[in-house]
Amino acid sequence: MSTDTSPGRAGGPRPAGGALLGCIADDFTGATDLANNLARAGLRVVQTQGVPAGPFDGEVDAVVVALKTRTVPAAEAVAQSLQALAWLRGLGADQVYFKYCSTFDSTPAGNIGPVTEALMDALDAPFTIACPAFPEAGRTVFKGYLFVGDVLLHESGMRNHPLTPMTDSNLQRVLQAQTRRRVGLIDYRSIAAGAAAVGQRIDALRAEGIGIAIADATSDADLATLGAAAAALPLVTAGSGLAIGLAPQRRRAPREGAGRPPPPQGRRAILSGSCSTATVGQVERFIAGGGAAFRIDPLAAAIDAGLAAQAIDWATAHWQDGPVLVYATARPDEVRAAQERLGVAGAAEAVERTLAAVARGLVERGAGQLILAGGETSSACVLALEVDRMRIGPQIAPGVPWCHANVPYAPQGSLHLTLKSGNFGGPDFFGRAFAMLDDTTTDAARS
Ligand SMILES: Nc1ncnc2c1ncn2[C@@H]1O[C@H](COP(=O)(O)OP(=O)(O)O)[C@@H](O)[C@H]1O
Ligand SMILES: O=C(O)[C@@H](O)C(=O)COP(=O)(O)O
Repeated sequence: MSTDTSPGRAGGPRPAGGALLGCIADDFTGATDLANNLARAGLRVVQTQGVPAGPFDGEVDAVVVALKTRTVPAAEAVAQSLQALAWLRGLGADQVYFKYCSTFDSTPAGNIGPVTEALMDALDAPFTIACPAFPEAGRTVFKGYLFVGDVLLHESGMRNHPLTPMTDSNLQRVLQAQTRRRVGLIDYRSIAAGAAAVGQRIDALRAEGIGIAIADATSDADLATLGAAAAALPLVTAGSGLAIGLAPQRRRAPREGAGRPPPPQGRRAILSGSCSTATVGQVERFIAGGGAAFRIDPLAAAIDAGLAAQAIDWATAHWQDGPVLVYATARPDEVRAAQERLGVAGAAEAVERTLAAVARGLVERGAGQLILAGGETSSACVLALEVDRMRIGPQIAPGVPWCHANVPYAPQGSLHLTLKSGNFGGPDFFGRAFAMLDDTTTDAARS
């Protein structure tokens, strides 16, 4: 799969075939997740970290702007999203895709509701859909209830999320608490009856004064129906799954084959601040397998400005033997203990600041292959790395691609990195991810 991120002439990316899908993602892992699904569905995608300062160019069908707005105050999330929207419209976006988490990560204060509302106002869009379903990754919506794997959202590990604990699986209720617009439902019966029936349902909901409708989807076929019905909406809001159904509606050029990432260079490191169930398992597996690991204690991170330097020295002393892991990942009781001492935001800030400094230090010292685990964590690290654009490479697991970025200050000038969402990837994700890069080298040597 390929995405074009080539910097170049003034004037911005040129929409292929005259239509541009403008995407705004509320965190960085979510952005690569969306870019990955759009690219797999055959669209040419550019991903930028925030609104770029300078011009760039490329034949593209979609631009994904990655923001770190999931847990900031709602007013700030709205302001940043509107700035991204203005930039995307300036590029010629004819449809906007607001990407949030497939587990609908938010609180009664936002930010899914306030950002959706602000985008609707700015686009003069009377109606939009909300659908976090991503069946390939186990996220399905039925009768407006979100399932994670075989359990309801509030029974999944998300109930213990450090920043956005999800304790209600009824998305109509969750979203209604965050917005003044009335929230309705497009349920599985309309979806099963096809795109025309969904269109009729949308008309009926609008006539009732509904502004936003949660949409059921339990399969990629449902997403295809929804994508067809939503093709003419100026705004859609969703997890990355809807891209699977929407992209075929927008594809103008023939599908491109998967691009091979350049051969990997530099040392291997994993930085993990995710405390989600899947990441906890991945970290435990890595350590149990004898992997070298350095734990960041949030309490130490909050008071010891030298902790990042200590972790960097430790990592560079160990990485000749294999990938090194620097992690704050912890089980819910440990997270709660840290939060009781530092506050929720205080613990998060201490960990994110430290891991971001470690990321920067390791790349400056020769890390060329980096796994970042956790949405907030990845966002903080990528900002510290000053990576402004990424090419999306092959998929490691659903929702998680390898990416490649130019990094002028890195000894090898560029970096392979993957931004792993907390609950994505199998237990051996770390080993599998690096093995894929080894395969790239082997393939390149063969050809
Ligand atoms: N041991 C810990 N105690 C408290 N908070 C932590 C701990 N480790 C990580 N965190 C914070 O928890 C949050 C995890 O969020 P994130 O990185 O988005 O992971 P995920 O993708 O799993 O949601 C981050 O803000 C991180 O700094
Ligand atoms: O939609 C998803 O699940 C992901 O793209 C995502 O946004 C996950 O967020 P984190 O779990 O915070 O990494």
